[in-house]
Amino acid sequence: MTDQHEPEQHEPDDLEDDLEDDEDFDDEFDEDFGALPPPAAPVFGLGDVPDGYRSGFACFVGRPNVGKSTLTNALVGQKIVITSDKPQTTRTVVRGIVHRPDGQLVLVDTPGLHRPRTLLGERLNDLVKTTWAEVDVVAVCFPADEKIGPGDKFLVNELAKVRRTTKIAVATKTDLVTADRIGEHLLDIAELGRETGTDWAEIVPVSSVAGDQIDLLGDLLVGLMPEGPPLYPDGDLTDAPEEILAAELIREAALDGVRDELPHSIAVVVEEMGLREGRPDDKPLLDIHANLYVERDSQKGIVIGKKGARLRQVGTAARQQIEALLGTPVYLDLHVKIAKDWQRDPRQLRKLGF
Ligand SMILES: Nc1nc2c(ncn2[C@@H]2O[C@H](COP(=O)(O)OP(=O)(O)OP(=O)(O)O)[C@@H](O)[C@H]2O)c(=O)[nH]1
Repeated sequence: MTDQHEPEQHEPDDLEDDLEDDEDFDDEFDEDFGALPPPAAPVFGLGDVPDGYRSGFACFVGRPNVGKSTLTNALVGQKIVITSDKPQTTRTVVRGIVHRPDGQLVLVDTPGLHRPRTLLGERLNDLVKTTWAEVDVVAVCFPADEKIGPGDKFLVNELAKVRRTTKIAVATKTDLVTADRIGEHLLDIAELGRETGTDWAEIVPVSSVAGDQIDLLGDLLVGLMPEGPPLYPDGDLTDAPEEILAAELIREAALDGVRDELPHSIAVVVEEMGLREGRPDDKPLLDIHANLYVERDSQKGIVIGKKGARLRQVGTAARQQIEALLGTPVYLDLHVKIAKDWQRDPRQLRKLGF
């Protein structure tokens, strides 16, 4: 972690100045969240790199809510990608890095492909397709508790156009169904492969929640990577900037318990993040100043809650998650602002990092 960040690292397009001048943005509710002691940070050991070591990129794709982010976290062994029960939660490409004695897997988490209704939707779809062509393996996730549907066919047909990339199928959420249903699901996936001209290199049933077959999936994925040295230093779990990870964890906390169109209206930007000066070495404190954007005044009320109760819960939950991830006590300063109809406005999308 760096002590200080250069201003340009967290203020693309002079975000802060723009916001202050912009009457679409408004600021009335601030909340601060204090610090807790840090949990122990995880340690990964790679050792010497043996002959036959493999490394490369894989990405999980699938309809929204099929369990891609949860699977990424299960393989990495730590929460680095936010998950929620609201579809289309994932907006940022965050790479999870799996370190193993025989190889290194860099996992790219993409948004779910869907029929775009907004400019944001179109940009997300473009992002997904670009990623498919760049990775070594694309793993398509099909949740075992749902039948294969038109959305899956659309996606696999689009993926079939990306010829060179190896494709595997993952049957997710197997803990939710019977063995018979898993069997039926695997046959349906094989059939979908035949229909679309997709040659699945593997079809693997897994449960991220029960931890079933996660190691096997890791083995298979590493086996499909090209031979080569590690791509990232030992111990790195993600190359996403810490500001992005913190913003995602705040967004995840804010999504918990909100309904209807509100989940899609929430965006979070970390404006400033750095270790507080003048603290003893053994008692560091990471200051994080973040803005949570919603699209309308009514949404602001929901996010803040009665006398700020909901925002306080969000802040506390987010702070604990960020501390768990970064291993440093955090002081979170969270502000709620309105960015009017930002999902449809190119200028605001750019400001919010899309
Ligand atoms: N029972 C069960 N639930 C799971 C499993 N994997 C994921 N889930 C749940 O399914 C929901 C969606 O999981 P995510 O990992 O956020 O799904 P996603 O595909 O990344 O979703 P998007 O970001 O919207 O594309 C969450 O409520 C998860 O807890 C699993 O193996 N078993």
